[in-house]
Amino acid sequence: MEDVEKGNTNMKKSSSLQDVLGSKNNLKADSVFRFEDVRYRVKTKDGETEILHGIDGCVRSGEVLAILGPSGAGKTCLIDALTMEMKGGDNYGKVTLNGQDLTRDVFTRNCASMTQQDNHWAFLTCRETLDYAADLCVNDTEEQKRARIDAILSTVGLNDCADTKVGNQFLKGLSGGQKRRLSLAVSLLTDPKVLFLDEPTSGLDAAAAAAIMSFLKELAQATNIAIVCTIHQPSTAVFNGFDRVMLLSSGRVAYLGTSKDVLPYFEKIGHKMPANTNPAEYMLDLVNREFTDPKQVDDILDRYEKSYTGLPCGSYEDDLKETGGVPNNEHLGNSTLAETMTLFRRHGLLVFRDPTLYVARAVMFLNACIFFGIIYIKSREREQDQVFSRMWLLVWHIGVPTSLGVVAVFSYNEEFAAMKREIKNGMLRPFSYLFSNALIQLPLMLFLGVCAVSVSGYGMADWYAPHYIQVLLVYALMLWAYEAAAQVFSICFTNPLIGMLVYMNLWFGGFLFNGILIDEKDVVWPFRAFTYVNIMKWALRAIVYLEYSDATFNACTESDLLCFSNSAETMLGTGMKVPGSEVLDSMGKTYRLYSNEDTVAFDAMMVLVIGMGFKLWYFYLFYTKTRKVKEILPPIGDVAK
Ligand SMILES: Nc1ncnc2c1ncn2[C@@H]1O[C@H](COP(=O)(O)OP(=O)(O)OP(=O)(O)O)[C@@H](O)[C@H]1O
Repeated sequence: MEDVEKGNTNMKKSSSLQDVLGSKNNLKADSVFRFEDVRYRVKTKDGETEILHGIDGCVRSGEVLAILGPSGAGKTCLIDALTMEMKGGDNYGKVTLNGQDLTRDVFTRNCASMTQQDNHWAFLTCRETLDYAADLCVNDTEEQKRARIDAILSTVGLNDCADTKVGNQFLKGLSGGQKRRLSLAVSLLTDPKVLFLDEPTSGLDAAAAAAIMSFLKELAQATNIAIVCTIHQPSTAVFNGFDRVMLLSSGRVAYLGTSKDVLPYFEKIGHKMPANTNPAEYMLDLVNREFTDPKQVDDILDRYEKSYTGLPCGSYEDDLKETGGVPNNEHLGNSTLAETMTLFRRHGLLVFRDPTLYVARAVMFLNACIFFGIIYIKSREREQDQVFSRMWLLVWHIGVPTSLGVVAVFSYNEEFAAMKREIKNGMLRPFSYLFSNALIQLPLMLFLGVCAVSVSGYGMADWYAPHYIQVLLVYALMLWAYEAAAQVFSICFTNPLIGMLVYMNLWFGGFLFNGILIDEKDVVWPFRAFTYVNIMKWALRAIVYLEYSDATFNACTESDLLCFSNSAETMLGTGMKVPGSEVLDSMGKTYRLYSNEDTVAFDAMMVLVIGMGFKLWYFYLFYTKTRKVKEILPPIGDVAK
């Protein structure tokens, strides 16, 4: 409720925004967004089903087109089609901005969409969110950018919580309504000509919803933006404020026109609204198949279709003549380097603030490895009996932290949703994110490596200290390769749980076929492929070699169950220390993986090659998925119905 009150009092008239945008926006040509014969078809087991049956509509700069309809009417399908959102079926129709066909580039440079889901960075404040967004995509001077942000913050009524963190289910922050307004603020930064909002009032109470909707109307007029939004049950005052209203039912139009003409139209076709009724509710009830006679609904839809004589706003050829096509968006666009550096700063800050991706993992690495350090504490003695225990401690140090990479699958999946929206709304290029992410990962993998091996390995288990740096580098490389795999699986599947399961399978395959649990020559094809494409195996062999090769072990004694000596000088009774090279050769008799041959460079190369494979796969998926939009196919009319 507090938020609602703030929303009502703080959502100022948009004049401050107009003042800031004025110099450029006054020059902005009027825009006309038009859609004709929009159809949406999905494949079903019985063939093909048409969900939208040829919808027409248009909206001009400064206007709000509100799409209403009972549940299941097709509002979301329509807005998804107009915003080229990826989803199952195919969209057909003619959709134009200023007479030019809507393509991905036209959309990205001139439109912004706000979905029902707010994808924000939970650990940034409102102002930081806007600062970074402006640094990413606005090419004005610093002073102009700050003035623009201040204007937008006060316009959307977020001044009072400018320094509040956005928050999420774990961190208390902005309320639902404030998050919606922040989404709106970010969309406004790119100075769109058309703004799409799917249920901007969802999850808000009546007063907050009314405040948002009347704000949108003022915003459209003050900034000359065309707004298309879907809405559930607006109040009478909000409804009367809409410039154009589209009423949908069963994927067809029941009414399209001004809000003041709605009641006379329905009265003319025999549906007079009773006194003291909310017109929006009345209309929705009239066309709601679930609670009204379906024959009446069909009759209303048929009557509209019969009386329809074309859109009340000319044709797309007129739009082109009138507006001169789609102008360049002067505010938008920075170099890839500038975007990369901004993202590096933003995600660098998030690494420290948001514990989920790295900090929590660092703590888990430390704790898990210390646990194994305690369990295998006797392996710190360089006795013959402890040779295999030392190796098993290394195995756990490699196996357990890499399994925790599963957390990254979940985090990257969430991050991907936010990045996808920013890229689609024209805020940055996909490669800027990929470069900045690659840059951030390098020091972080080293840091995670330090957390994993330092205390438990070199502190508690007395690993061979002169090779600390080499071990750390191989270890960080291994973590990097697993991280790349986690990134692939985070965006391969929409549902992060599937990605997590696939990651765990990869990890389990790595553990099972790393040469310790089963001899690789005993593994049948095609599973034997996993003994080659196995990050863990190559990393383990390199790290074991670095740990053992230059160290020495105590001489064999009568009480030792095993003796890792293979020369007469160090055999039982000589009392000579056993060099690591001999121990490695002896270990090779049990595990084919080990030998006294130095293969560290080769092993590291193998990890690098596998990691690069995952990384390139991830780059490809990220690039194609963030650039992919649902193309609108040419109109098909009623022929294929
Ligand atoms: N891929 C699909 N396959 C089959 N039916 C679909 C598919 N996508 C949407 N529909 C159906 O299309 C109709 C319109 O769905 P849509 O989500 O657009 O409704 P809506 O008006 O936004 O409803 P609500 O207000 O409840 O969100 C629904 O009956 C829905 O079940």
